[in-house]
Amino acid sequence: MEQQEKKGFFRGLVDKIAGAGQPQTNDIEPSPTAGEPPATPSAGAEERPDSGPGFFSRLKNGLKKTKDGLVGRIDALVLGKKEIDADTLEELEEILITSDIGVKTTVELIRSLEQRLGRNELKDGAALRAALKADILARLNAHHSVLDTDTRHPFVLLVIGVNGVGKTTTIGKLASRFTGNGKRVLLAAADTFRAAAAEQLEAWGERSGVDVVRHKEGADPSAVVFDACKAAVARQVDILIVDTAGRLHTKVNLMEEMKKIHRVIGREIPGAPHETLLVLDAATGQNAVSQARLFKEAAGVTGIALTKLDGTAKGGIVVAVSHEFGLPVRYIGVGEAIDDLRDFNPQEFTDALFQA
Ligand SMILES: Nc1nc2c(ncn2[C@@H]2O[C@H](COP(=O)(O)OP(=O)(O)OP(=O)(O)O)[C@@H](O)[C@H]2O)c(=O)[nH]1
Repeated sequence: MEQQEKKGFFRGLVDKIAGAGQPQTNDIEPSPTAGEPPATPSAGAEERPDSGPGFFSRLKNGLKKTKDGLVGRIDALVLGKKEIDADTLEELEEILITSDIGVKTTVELIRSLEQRLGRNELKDGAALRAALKADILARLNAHHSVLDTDTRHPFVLLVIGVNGVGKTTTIGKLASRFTGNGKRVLLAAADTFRAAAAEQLEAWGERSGVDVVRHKEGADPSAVVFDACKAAVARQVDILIVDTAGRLHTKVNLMEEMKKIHRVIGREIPGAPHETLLVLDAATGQNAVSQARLFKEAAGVTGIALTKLDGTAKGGIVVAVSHEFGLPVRYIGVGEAIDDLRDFNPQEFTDALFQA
């Protein structure tokens, strides 16, 4: 009876929201892991090779919690099942929704499976599992594109997001990867709001031999950006990465500042920023979805980096942010080490989740 009520609740929720998109909230709470991040990169952040046979298994390890929470529960439901019926799909629906895949995407996935069931394509649990994986992969592929920084010189990468999501760490990891590929990189410390932000960025810059343009704490971020754009052109760097504040006195201030930074960059380097990368902490689940909505509308986001996938069972959020907002997930963070930022690859991601 209890189970029946629960199922009814999810069915009701889905019916209510189907076609209406996600519930609208505007909160942009900082990441729960926010706080004063270390002034220097994490002590455990040892450099490791960026590829090799262990690479896929490291991704799998990084996604272990999501795999256990999402695919582990799906397997417990479907594997060994000789017959799939509407009740199975209803239980699957509940698993998907509680795994942060998002209501809109869950509704689509279940409808697709219902159609397959109607066509007699879902003969057993294994067939259902394979169909679900293919449907998730198709949705991830629909919005996927790799960030190509070779198209412009300098390529300006503006990095935004609320405090504590991992912006500075992501920039440090990107600087290391770009310099490793022979690119000349410059960093701009436009987070002048938080005391240690520029020092933290400098610490990351030092690790890759990359300069940082910075002003004093409390300076106008747009002035930093102006100087950084001038320097990037004068020094003929390949990529300028701009770090921004994740917290200001009000949300409105934050959005206005993002717009101003955008304008200054565009005035100095026509067509720039070439990418506005929104960093989201996967562990914040639906709050990350709210942030994506808000920043997409206010700051012209063109791509997403999803961090801290290693520490959460909420990895389904990758599907939600990409599919619900039509934004490409460019990078995923699966640990604190310098090489724990990976190009997002839908095939690799779904393989890592679904492979036994
Ligand atoms: N486990 C894990 N930790 C991460 C990842 N990315 C970042 N972190 C950690 O998240 C914490 C916050 O990272 P920061 O880079 O300082 O976050 P920020 O968004 O720049 O924060 P503010 O400067 O306050 O705006 C640090 O302890 C990082 O080591 C990741 O992919 N996995």
